[in-house]
This record gives sequence, C-alpha cells and structure tokens, in this order.
Amino acid sequence: MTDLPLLRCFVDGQWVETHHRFPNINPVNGQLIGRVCEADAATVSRAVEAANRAAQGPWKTLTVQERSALLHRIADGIEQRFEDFVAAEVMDTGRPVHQARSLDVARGIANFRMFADLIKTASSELYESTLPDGAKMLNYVCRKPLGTIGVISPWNLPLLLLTWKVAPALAMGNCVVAKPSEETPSSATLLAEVIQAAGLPHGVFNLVHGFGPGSAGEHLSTNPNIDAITFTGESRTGSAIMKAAAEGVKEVSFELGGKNAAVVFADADFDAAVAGVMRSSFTNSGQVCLCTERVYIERPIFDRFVEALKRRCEALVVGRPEDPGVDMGPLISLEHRGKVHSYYQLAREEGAAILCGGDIPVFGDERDQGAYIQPTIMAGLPDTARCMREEIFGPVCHVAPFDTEEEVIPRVNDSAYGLAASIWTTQLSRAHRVAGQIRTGIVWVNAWFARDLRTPFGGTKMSGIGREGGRYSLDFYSEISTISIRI
Ligand SMILES: NC(=O)c1ccc[n+]([C@@H]2O[C@H](COP(=O)([O-])OP(=O)(O)OC[C@H]3O[C@@H](n4cnc5c(N)ncnc54)[C@H](O)[C@@H]3O)[C@@H](O)[C@H]2O)c1
Ligand SMILES: N/C(=C\C=C\C=O)C(=O)O
Repeated sequence: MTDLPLLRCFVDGQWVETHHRFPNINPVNGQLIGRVCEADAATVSRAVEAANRAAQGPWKTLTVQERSALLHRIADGIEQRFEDFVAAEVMDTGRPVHQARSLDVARGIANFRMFADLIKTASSELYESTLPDGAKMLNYVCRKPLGTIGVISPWNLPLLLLTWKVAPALAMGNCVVAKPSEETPSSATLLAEVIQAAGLPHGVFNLVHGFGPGSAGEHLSTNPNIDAITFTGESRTGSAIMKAAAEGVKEVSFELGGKNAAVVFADADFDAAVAGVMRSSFTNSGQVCLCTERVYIERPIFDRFVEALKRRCEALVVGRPEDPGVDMGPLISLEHRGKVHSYYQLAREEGAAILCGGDIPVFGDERDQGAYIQPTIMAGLPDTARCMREEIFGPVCHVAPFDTEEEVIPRVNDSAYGLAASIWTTQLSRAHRVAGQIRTGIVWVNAWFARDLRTPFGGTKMSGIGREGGRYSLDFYSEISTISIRI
C-alpha cells in the first residue's frame, strides 16, 4: 500500500504534503491507485497569498513575447511527457487510450499554443475624438491582468478543461490557483510539474487538491483575495460558487450543464447523421457537457434511423482503455454510475421504451468492480418527463419523431439549459434558418464537437455565464481599461 503514489499540492513553487489524504480510484476495476493530499483552508490561503505576491513580482514585468514563449515551453513540456499525460488521464477515468491521445492531451497542448500565439497578435481599440472646446483626445483600450484567478475544473475532460482556463489566464499575465476535480487529480499534478520545469516564477501557478463544499473548492471560491473565478461543472455548483463570488463581487465565468439536442431532418446524409448522433451521444461514455441526450428525427426516416442507431449502439465495444477497438470505458465513479443507472430506472417509471441497453453490464471479470454501464437508447417519453429535462451525463439518448421545423425548434428550445445543439440536413437554407433559432451557445451543422478555439464557447440559461475562447478569453482574463489622453 505504501508504494502507491501520493499526489501533492503545489504552492508557491513548492510541493506540499498535507495531513488529510483521499483515495484515487481506477473506475475500470475499483482499485486504489493512489492517495491525494487534500488542501485545507490554510493551504488554499497560502496558495492565494503566493499568487497575490507573484502578481507583483517579476511576472508582471514580462513582455507579451516572453509570456508567449513560456506558454509554448509549457506546451513543449506536455508534448515531451505526452505518454505520461495519456496514462494519467486513462488511470483516473478509464477512458479509451485512443481518446486520451487524440482529444484530451492533444487539446491540452493546443490550448497553450493557441493562446501563446493569440496574445502576440491581439489588437485593441483606439478612437480619436474632439472635445467641445476643440481639444483633441486619443482614447485607447488596454487589457491589464486581473490579478489572481481561481480555476475550478471538472472530471470529465480533466486536462482539456483545466488548460482551457489556465492557458489564457497565464497568457494575460495573471496568477492562478487551480483546483481540479477530486476524481481526476493526476493530469493536473503532471501539469504543475511541467509548469514548474518551464520556470514560471514561484506562486504564478498553484495547484490545490480537494473536494467542493467544506474543502479546497469552497475555500478557494470564498477566498477574499482572488480576483475572479472561472468554473466548469454542474449548474447547481455554479450557483453555489456564484453566491460565494457575490460576497466580494468577483467576476465569474461559468461553463455548466446541458441537455443538448440533435435534430435530424429527412434530407440529412443518413449515414453521416447516424455516425454523428452515435458520436455525440456516446463519446467519453456520454460524459461530455456537449453530448446529445435528446434526438429529434423527422418522421419519414424515424423508424429506419432508430433501427440504424440501435444496431450501432448494440455494436459498441465497452471495455478497458487499451482493448482493441474499444469505443467507451466506464463512468467516472460508482457514485456517478448509480446516478446514471437511477435515470435508466426513472425512464422506465416514466413510461420509456428501452430500445438498447438500460442496465449494468456483467463481464465476469475485474470490470464488474468498475463503474461500467450499458450504452442506452430510449423512446416514448413526453418532453415533460424528467429524463427529457434533467442532465443525465451518461451514455444515453432519447429518440423522438417530429414533423415540421415549426414543431421541433420550440421543443429543442424548451429546456432550462442552452449549451449546444447539432442539426443534420443537406439543405443550406434550412441549416442557417434553424441554427439561427436554436437558443444555445453553440450550434453544429452536420458536425459535432468540431472546435475552432478562436470562437466564443459557452452556454445560455442554466448552461453558463460568459464566453471563453479566442479574444473572449483575453477579455475575461483582463481588466479592460480605457486611457484617454488630451493631445
Ligand atoms: N459547459 C461546459 O463546458 C462543461 C464542461 C464540462 C463539464 N460540465 C459540467 O460539469 C458537470 C460534471 O462535472 P463535475 O461532476 O465535476 O461537476 P461538479 O460541479 O460536481 O464539480 C466541478 C468542480 O467543482 C468543485 N466543486 C463542487 N462543489 C463546489 C463548491 N460548492 N464550491 C467550489 N467548488 C466546488 C468540484 O470539486 C470540482 O472540482 C456536468 O454537469 C457537466 O455538464 C460543463
Ligand atoms: N470547453 C470545451 C469543451 C467542453 C466540454 C465539456 O464537457 C472546449 O472544447 O473548449
């Protein structure tokens, strides 16, 4: 037991062990794979103080070019330890190795490189004006660092989502105290090692492990000496963090939950739409905020489309991360599996027909101690059913027919969430017309999770506050200031 890794916090350039430790579990087989040092309030305060101090030190004198070079050096460091990061993501989450490679770690590198390049070309605004007395004024806008950013990230895409926030925060000259999910501490710890090796001044980046309420998450979000909070996680957690931020009127950026819809028109490229809906429903075992949980299919192709989806769902390879051809692994934890499974039960109680899956698989091997669940397709629920309104966050979607655009668009929009949607059609005018009426932050047409990192990303309603991506991140992680000079 003693040779299991101990994951430590990283505060003011030093690795810190704490008294309280919590277990890190492999969701493939329920095995203990390590212990993690939980940051108490004092450790979080020390991290915030170190960040505040570093913000006034050499870090603030760096030029944009120097900061850009450091971000590229961090990206280089992730690249050099690519397989370590893949192993860390796979160990913590049980995801397919090929996904950790092509999505998680690749995006961790891309996030740092994108913002490293963007800050070198980011423009600002300048206006010339004349005062009533005829005096000329030059008015220009500049972005100054906000100060210390609290970054709180979830377990579903651990490195992708942590770096999506840390990269622009550092790029804009801020200091960071990051609190990754208690479920996925490993890749965040590796990132701290890479940042330390890159030579950022002590205190610029700090990492505190722990939970939410009564632990590091709450200690960070309630700390009066952070200047802004960027959070990705459940909507109800966002609400709790917003209450904490309100105390000190802190700026917040929230990427929250979703109940995303796919709309498949009869004129869609049938095979592409089937593949697209499969990918958007079952990627990462459905544990992506952008995943589809509601599929609306135009009636003339409904039966054929559902039959095709059912066949593909039954053919999904549910296995270990390194299994050949594996499509999906376990859920993140037995607790989350219990939640998703309870929705499968609820769906039956609400009158759903389970077309595929609907239960916990039995493998007859060590995976039976893991958090596996069957990929599932259900049908027959009214739009008012809880399973149609609440985020399940598992490998499950509901299929329903529709007859007209006028009918389906209000059904898609009838949700407390507004994060993402996907539309499958070959009619160009219909694509633009329908996409323009869907109330989500992101609409894909004949695609899903296709990302240009320069575009704004975020949700409406319960799906979030603010946008990050490209210049939207530069703006959020800055104090935007206007300087007006009489000339
Ligand atoms: N919109 C997006 O871009 C996006 C991306 C990924 C995940 N998500 C959402 O995240 C959820 C799944 O992730 P999760 O289960 O880790 O979410 P979660 O809200 O349970 O936890 C997210 C993070 O917040 C911390 N936390 C929890 N309670 C807190 C509190 N009271 N104060 C401070 N910190 C607290 C957790 O420790 C964790 O680090 C899903 O709802 C999913 O839709 C959204
Ligand atoms: N924020 C992003 C993805 C979010 C995925 C949610 O699970 C991104 O691609 O930048």
